[in-house]
Amino acid sequence: MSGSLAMNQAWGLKGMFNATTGGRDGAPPAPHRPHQAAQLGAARRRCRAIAVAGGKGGVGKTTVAVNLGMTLAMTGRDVMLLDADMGLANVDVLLGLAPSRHLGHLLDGTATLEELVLEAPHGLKVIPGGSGARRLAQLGNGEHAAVIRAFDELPRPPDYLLVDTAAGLSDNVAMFAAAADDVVLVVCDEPASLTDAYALIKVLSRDFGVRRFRFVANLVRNAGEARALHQKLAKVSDRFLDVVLDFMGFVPQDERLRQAIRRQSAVVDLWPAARSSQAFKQLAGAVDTWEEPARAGLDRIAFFGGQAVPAAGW
Ligand SMILES: Nc1ncnc2c1ncn2[C@@H]1O[C@H](COP(=O)(O)OP(=O)(O)OP(=O)(O)O)[C@@H](O)[C@H]1O
Repeated sequence: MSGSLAMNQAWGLKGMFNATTGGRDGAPPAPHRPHQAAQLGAARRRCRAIAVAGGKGGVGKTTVAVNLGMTLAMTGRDVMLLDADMGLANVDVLLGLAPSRHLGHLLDGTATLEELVLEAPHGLKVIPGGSGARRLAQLGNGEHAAVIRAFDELPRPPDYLLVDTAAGLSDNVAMFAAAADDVVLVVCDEPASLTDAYALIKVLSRDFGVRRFRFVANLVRNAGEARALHQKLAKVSDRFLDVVLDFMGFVPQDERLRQAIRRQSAVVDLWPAARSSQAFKQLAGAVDTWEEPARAGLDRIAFFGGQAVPAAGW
């Protein structure tokens, strides 16, 4: 398998905000169509879990998770967003929600998953992390997979479960990434962001068996920066020969998005025509065409479960 970055041909100026689909293997993937499967009566036994990670803090992981999730919800998908950022769990604050219970109650067994769910606009369902997200630090091997499995076991599993993970590379991020079907890496055009993304890919692929990563380039100021950033990502990609790296698309730096955050809302809800909202629409379109996942993660987590993330060497 080559190490090049799977990309839209027209990724340049014209395609600056074009999301891309498919891996680098060439063959077009069979699209993932949750609702079609439901309509056909096919048994949907589980959700598609997408871990959103980023390495460096402040690159817009939570912003991407919230807006991508809400955009998918706006297109009729059943979406849950788990706030698993044990550093700074603030999805509820971002969306102006007021949780009385949070993830910690689930982990302690004092609340069921259903009891934690908060409704955000457009039917997006949020499982708040709150102070309970810190409890994630106590989870052991395999327990992250069990958290994801709890969503599979809901009477009606969502089409998509987005897991907003913490900044940095902790066992927690690694375990959620390994247990999920997909790993979305949010990056921006800063050396530390690219170095951290490189480190994440290295450790997650080497020690946790993650074989595919999907980049979202956030905070892009102009087409020139987009082009440069893509070239840098392609260079990162060249260094991983046995890992599939897809490029999902760009999200522009957008004042509207900042204003929405100040109003405790998602930009895609307040200003669907904003530049960033359009970008999230394209990203959501890409997600909906991903091929069916193998959920290797649940087995993989058992297989790689004995390993901790090495503190040195990345
Ligand atoms: N596309 C964008 N346009 C403008 N501002 C943005 C954009 N994306 C993110 N931001 C700004 O960056 C800030 C940090 O974003 P966010 O909280 O999503 O980052 P994060 O990676 O989740 O951070 P953490 O490291 O705390 O988990 C936001 O509050 C917002 O002001």
